[in-house]
Amino acid sequence: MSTTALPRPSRPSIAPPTGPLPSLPVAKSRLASPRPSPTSPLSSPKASPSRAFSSSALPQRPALRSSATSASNIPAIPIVEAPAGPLPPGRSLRKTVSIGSFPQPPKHGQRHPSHPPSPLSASSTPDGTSLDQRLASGSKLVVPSRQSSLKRPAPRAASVGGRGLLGKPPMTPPSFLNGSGESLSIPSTGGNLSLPSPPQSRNSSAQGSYAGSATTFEDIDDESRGRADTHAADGTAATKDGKGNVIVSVRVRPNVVRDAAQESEWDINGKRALVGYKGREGGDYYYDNVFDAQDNNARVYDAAAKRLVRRVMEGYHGTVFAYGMTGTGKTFSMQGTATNPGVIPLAITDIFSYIRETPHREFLLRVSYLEIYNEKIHDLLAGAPPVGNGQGAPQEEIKLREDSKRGVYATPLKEEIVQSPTQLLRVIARGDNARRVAGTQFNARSSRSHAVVQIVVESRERAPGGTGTLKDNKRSAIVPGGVRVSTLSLIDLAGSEKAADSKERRTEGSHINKSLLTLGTVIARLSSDKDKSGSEKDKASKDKHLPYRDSKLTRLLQPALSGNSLVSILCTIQIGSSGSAAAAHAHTGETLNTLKFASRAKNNIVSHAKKADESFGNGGDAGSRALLDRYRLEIQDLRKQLEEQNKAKEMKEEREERERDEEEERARELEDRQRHEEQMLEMQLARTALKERIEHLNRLILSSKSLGVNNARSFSSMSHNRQSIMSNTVDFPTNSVRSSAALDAPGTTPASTFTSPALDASEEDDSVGENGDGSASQAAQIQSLQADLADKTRYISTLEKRLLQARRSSHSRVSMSLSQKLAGEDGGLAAALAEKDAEILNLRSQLEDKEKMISALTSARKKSEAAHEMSSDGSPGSRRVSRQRSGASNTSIKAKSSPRDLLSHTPKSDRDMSDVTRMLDEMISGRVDASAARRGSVRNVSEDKTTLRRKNVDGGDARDIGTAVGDATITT
Ligand SMILES: Nc1ncnc2c1ncn2[C@@H]1O[C@H](COP(=O)(O)OP(=O)(O)OP(=O)(O)O)[C@@H](O)[C@H]1O
Repeated sequence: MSTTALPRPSRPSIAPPTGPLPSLPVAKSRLASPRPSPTSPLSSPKASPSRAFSSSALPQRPALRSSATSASNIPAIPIVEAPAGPLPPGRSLRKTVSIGSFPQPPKHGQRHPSHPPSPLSASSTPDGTSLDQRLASGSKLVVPSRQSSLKRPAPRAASVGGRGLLGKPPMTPPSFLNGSGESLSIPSTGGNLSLPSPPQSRNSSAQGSYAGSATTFEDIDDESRGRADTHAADGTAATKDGKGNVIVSVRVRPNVVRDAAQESEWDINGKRALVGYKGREGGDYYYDNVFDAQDNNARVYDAAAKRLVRRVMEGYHGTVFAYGMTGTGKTFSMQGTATNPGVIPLAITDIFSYIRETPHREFLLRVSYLEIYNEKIHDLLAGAPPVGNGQGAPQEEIKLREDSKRGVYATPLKEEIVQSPTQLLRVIARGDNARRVAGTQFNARSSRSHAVVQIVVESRERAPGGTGTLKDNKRSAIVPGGVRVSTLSLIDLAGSEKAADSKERRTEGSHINKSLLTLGTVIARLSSDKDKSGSEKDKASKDKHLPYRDSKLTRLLQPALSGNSLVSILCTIQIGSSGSAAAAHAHTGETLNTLKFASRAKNNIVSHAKKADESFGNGGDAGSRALLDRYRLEIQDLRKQLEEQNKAKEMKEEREERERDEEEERARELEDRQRHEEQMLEMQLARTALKERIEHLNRLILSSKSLGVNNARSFSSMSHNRQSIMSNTVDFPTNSVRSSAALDAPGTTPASTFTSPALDASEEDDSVGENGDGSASQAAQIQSLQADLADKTRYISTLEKRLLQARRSSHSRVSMSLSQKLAGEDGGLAAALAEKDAEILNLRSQLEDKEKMISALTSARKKSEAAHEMSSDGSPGSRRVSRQRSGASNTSIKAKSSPRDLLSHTPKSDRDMSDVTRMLDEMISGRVDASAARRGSVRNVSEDKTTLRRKNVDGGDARDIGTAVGDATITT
C-alpha cells in the first residue's frame, strides 16, 4: 500500500518517527504543533496511479517512509509530519492513525484500484488523515467540548492487511453529505485529490468537484441514490453521532490591499483544510474545507453544498448558511456575481439538473424568501420591497410556528411555485432587491439582516408510461407511494460587527450580534447536550435546554441545528486588515471568533437527518402541505370536469344534430304533405268539377226530357206529363229553331232532337200538362233552371275557391326556390290558370244566360197566366194551334209568347208573344255566338279539358237551345 505525498512545500518536512507515538496529547490550549510535513508517510510519491492530482504542478515532495507499509503488528503508527529540521519548540507530532479507526471494507462498491476513486470517497483529509485523526494526533483544538474526541485510546497499528493509513477512521463516520455511509479504503493521496466528480454531479460547476473535505465521502450520486437507505434501515444517516452530516468550511476572502505582516501570521492551507494562526491565541484549525483566496464560488459550492443539495432532492432537509464578520464575503459566496455565481444560483441549477436526471419522479418546487431584520421577520417576496431600513410598507406580521411535521416555520409567508431555473433565480433576485442593505465601515453594501431562502421540494414517483393521455394520468394517480417533501434552506447571515457609526447601524448591529451570539451559544451547548442516540425523546429534552427561542434566527434554525437536517456551514474570514493596530487586532479577534464558531459547529452539531416520509395527500398535516398531491387531485378533478363537459358538449351537439335532422325531416314531411294536399286539392277540384259537370249534364238531360226537346219519343216517366203538354201544345217553330243555335252548335243533340218530328195528336193533347195549361211544366223548368243555377253558382264558387287555393299553393311552391322548375311548370300552370279562367268565364256566361232565361221564362209564365185568366173559354179544343202561323214571320213569333196568348188571339198578347219570341231568338243567337267564341278560345288549353269543356259548352248550348226550343215550343 502506498501513500501519497502531501504537497507542503512551505512547511518543513518532519521525518516520521520510527516508533509509536506517545499517547495523544489533549490539545486544550494552543499547540504550536509542527505542521504536517509533505514528507508524511501519507505523502508517498508513489501515489496510486489511479489518483489524478489536480495540482500536478505542485511541487513534489520527497517520499517519506510509509509507516503503513511497515509492520502491521505495530499497534499504532504515528504519522508524523516531521519537519526537515528540528521541531520547533512547543510543537509536537500530531498525527496518528488508529488501527481501530480503519473502516470495514465496503459491502459493495469497492473500487477497483485501477479505477479512479471518487474524490468524495476519500476517507481522510487531504493530508491523509481525518479530522479525528488530527484531533487524536494532538493538533491544536480550539473547542474544549471536543474533549471526548480527543480522549481516544492510544492509536493502534495503522495498518491492517496493508490498509493501514488508508482506512477511514471511525470518528469520521459515513454520512449523507459525505457519502453513502459506505467507507471505501482509498489510499490517501496526500490531500491533493481533485478528481473530477461524476459527470452528473458536475452540472452546475465548471470546475471539478473538490475533495477538500476532511470527512469520509463516497460518491453515491449516481446509481446509489437510494442505496443510502440500505445503510440505515430507518433512513437515518448511517452515522453514530451524525457528525458526518454536517460540513463546516472556511473561506478566506482575498485582501484588497496586501498586508504582508498580517498574512504572514496566517497559514491557509486549502489542501489540508487547515487555517493556522501563529499569533497570540493562535493555533491550527481544521475543517472539512478551507478555501483560500484563489478558490472561486463554483469550487466552494462543489465541496460545501453540492451533495447536500442532491440529498435534499432525494428527500432530506438541508441547510446551508454563511457566517462571518461583516464584509468577509458571505453574500459574495451565497449569491455570487454574474461571472462567478454563488451557492444559491449553483444550487438552483443543480436542482433542475437533478429533476432532469430523474425521470421516474415528478417534482414541484416552491420558494419563499424572508429576512430577519431587527428581530422581525419580513417576507421579501410579498409585495413592494420595504423602503429604506425598516420604513417600508406595513406587512402582516410574520410569526414562527412549529408543528411535528414541518418543524419551525414562518407564517404567513408567500411561496411561489417555480418551474425553471430562470424563474427561481428571478424570484430570488426580487427578494434580494427587497433585502435591507446599507453601507458600513467594513462593507459598502452590508447586509443588515439575515436572509433565508427556502426551497421546498415535493416529489413523488411517476407512473410508468408518461402523462400523455388522461388514461395515463388516471393510472399515475394510483401509483403507490406518496409525496416526499424536503426543504433546502440557504441562509446568508448578517455579519457580526464590533462597532458602528450611526445609531441605526448600532441598533441593527446589536440585533445582529445578539442573534449571532445566541446562535453561537446554542451551538456551543449542543456539545454538552449531545445525544448520540438521537432519539426523539432525548432530542426533545435536549432542545428544552437550548436557547433557541432567544432569537428568531436560532428559532428558525432549530430544526437544522437540532439534527433534523443536513447542515453545511460556510464561515468567511478575512486575514489581514489594513488600518490601525487596534483595528487589526479587533479584526483578528473577530476572525478567530469565527474560526472558533466554525470549530464548535463542526464538533457539536449532530445531525440525524432522515429522509422525509412519503406522505399521502388524504388529510393530515403532511397532506395539507403537499401541493403536489393537492395539485394532482385538483388536476384530476379538473380533468374529470373537462371530461364531463366534453361529454355534455358532445351530447348537446348530438341532440342538436338530432333535433336539426328531425326538424329537417318535419319540414320535408310538411312539404310533402303540402304537396300531397295540393295534389289532392287539385284532384278534388278536378273531381268536383267532373261531378258538377256530370250532375249538370244529368240535370240537362232531365230538363231536356222534361221539355221533350231531347227526344219526343223517349219521355221519361218523370217528365211525362210536362213533355206531353209541351209536345201537344207547341206548334214547333222549326224554322226559327233551325235558323239558330240548334243547328249551328257542333256536337249538340242532333237536330232531330230539337226539330222534333211531328207529334201525333194524342201526344200534343197530352202535352198541356197537369194543369192543362202548361204552367206546371214551366214551373218545373224554372225550378230545374234555378236548381241548375244554384248548382252553377256553387260550382263557380267552389272553382273560385279552389283556384284561389291552387294559386296560393303554387305561389308558395314557386317561391320555395324551385326556380329551375319554373320554366317547365310555368307553361302548365299558366295553361291551367287560363283554363280555369276560361271555365269560370264560361260558367259565368252560362249563369248570365240562365238568369236571362229564367227572367224570360218567368215573364212568359206571368203572361201566360194573365192570358189564361182573360180567356173565357177554357176548353182545350178552342186552343188548337194554328199551323198557318208556322211561317217565320215576326208576327207569328210574337204569337209564341205564351200559349195562352196564342189562344186568346188578342192584339196585346200577340205583341207580347212576339216580344218574348224575339228576346229568345236574340238570346239563342247570342248564346250560340258566345259559345262558339268560347269554344274557340279554350280549344287550345288542354286536350281533355277542352273536350270536357266543349262537352259542357255543348251541353250547355244544347240545353240552352233545348230550353229555348222548349220555350218556343211551349209558347207556340
Ligand atoms: N472571495 C471573494 N473574492 C472576491 N471578492 C470578494 C470575495 N469575498 C468578498 N468579496 C467582496 O467583498 C465585498 C464584501 O463582500 P460581502 O458583501 O459578500 O460581505 P458580507 O460578508 O456579506 O458582508 P455583510 O455581512 O456586511 O453583508 C464585496 O465587494 C465582495 O465582492
